[in-house]
Amino acid sequence: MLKIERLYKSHQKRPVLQGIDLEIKSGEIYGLLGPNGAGKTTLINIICHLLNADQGQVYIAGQTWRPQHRYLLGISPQKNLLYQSLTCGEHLYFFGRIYGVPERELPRRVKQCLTLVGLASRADSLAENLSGGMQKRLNIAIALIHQPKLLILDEPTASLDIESRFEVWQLIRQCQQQGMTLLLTTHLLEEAERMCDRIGILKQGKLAAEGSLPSLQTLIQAAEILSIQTPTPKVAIERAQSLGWPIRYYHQDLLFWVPETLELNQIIHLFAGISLTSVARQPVRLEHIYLEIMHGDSPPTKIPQLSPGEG
Ligand SMILES: Nc1ncnc2c1ncn2[C@@H]1O[C@H](COP(=O)(O)OP(=O)(O)OP(=O)(O)O)[C@@H](O)[C@H]1O
Repeated sequence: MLKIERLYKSHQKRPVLQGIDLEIKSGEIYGLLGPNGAGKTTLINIICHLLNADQGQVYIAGQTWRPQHRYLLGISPQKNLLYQSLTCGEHLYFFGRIYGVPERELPRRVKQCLTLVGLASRADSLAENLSGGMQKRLNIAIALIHQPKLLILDEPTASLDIESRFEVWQLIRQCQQQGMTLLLTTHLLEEAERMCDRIGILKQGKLAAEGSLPSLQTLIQAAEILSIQTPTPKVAIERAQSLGWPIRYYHQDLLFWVPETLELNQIIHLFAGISLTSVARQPVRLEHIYLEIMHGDSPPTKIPQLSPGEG
């Protein structure tokens, strides 16, 4: 559905995208992750032809950009673009006409889109009277009015409460079930884990890793992750080192990559003589993969120094 080849883009001589290759298959949900400023929105803007790339190619449905591709793409931008004094229905009529939806088709399409996003009963409500979650869903309905094949959602659930987030997630699934391909950006790793068939992680303008969650999990050579709280981290780290376990210390979280699944009593036995406040075993999650890609084995927080009386 979408193919990007060797894409480069600089903003004011500052490289933002540095050779992106990416392919999104028809019917899949692809999640793009990366820290603030990684270039996610820039990439979306290039796909939508709102920005020109310095180099590289974007193919939509196998073709380089053509004006009719506008009708294949639907975009819901990061910031909702709504007219506060228009109702939900008026928004959809307005954007439907901009996209050239035939006038006789419009009433049915508007109703269909409002129903899909759960706003059928709010057709006559002004945008300014909608909650944040409803405004986001209206924005997605606008992106759907011309029945796009590829729906692009830039941070669709940013700043939404958990209930609204679930509603948007359900809506994304419904769009996929209706045959759409979806590209979404997010900072919520849980969202990417739950929703995306494949995930790409942008780092310093490059796609540092890409794949399904199970394939990304193979980047971490661990059967599980052990998170430990202890008043004597240095000693616990020395013990893990003696066991040959890779160690990560992210902010206040001390993590060990455990190469095999152990019983809790085996773990406690291995840490015998060390005071442990808590021990938590976790499967390898996207959070661990993301942190590893961003920081590798030079973690953002230094491994603690030996405290007096420790060791
Ligand atoms: N029009 C512009 N002119 C100059 N610099 C820009 C412009 N648009 C974006 N940038 C810069 O390009 C970089 C990438 O921005 P972009 O918005 O694509 O990142 P992002 O990954 O979407 O970030 P966020 O997660 O915060 O939305 C940033 O450093 C940003 O300041």
